[in-house]
Amino acid sequence: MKILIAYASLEGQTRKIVTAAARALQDAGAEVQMFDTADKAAPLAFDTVDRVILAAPVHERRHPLTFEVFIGAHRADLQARKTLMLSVSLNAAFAEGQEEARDYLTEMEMRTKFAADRNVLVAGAVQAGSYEYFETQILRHVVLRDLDYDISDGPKEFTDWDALKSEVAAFLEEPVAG
Ligand SMILES: Cc1cc2nc3c(=O)[nH]c(=O)nc-3n(C[C@H](O)[C@H](O)[C@H](O)COP(=O)(O)O)c2cc1C
Repeated sequence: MKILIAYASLEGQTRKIVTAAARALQDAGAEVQMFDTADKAAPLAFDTVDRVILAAPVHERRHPLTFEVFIGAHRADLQARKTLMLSVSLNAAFAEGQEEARDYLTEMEMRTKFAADRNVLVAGAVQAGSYEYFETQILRHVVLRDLDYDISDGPKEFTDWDALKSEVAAFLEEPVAG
């Protein structure tokens, strides 16, 4: 089975997540093609693709524009295949952030007029120390405001790698029909 992983990543955590997903798929015998939606020059053919994993982070309540444009441009190709969406955010790391993390996805579905067959809210990472002043302020006062983590605690990876691999395996094992 050939799986296309189309992703965006602004700071590297989603790239790390799709790299782990690709390894898990390859270990299970699948063929994987990676496509960075920011790389508009790269060739992309859907003909031989059986299933698609979409993955993108949330920055200021939205998934990257290049990613939404990719979905809009390939909506018919995506609808014709089984799809899994990995939405990466910090809210996904906290019980009290689940509703907001789900809202980011719903808003993207409304804008792109596309909803994946399966959706997983994946916890991202805080790269404290590498942010500009503006980014630090957004994280501290907007994103992490009501969440149980302070950016001055330093960098932290919230991603649950075992849970991610289980989700990817479940997607691969879904029956072809239905
Ligand atoms: C400037 C900025 C804005 C962010 N906005 C949000 C947000 O609105 N909601 C959220 O849950 N996470 C937010 N995050 C957290 C990112 O989703 C998280 O750091 C993720 O791991 C980034 O993935 P990437 O490294 O692939 O870009 C934000 C991060 C930054 C730096």
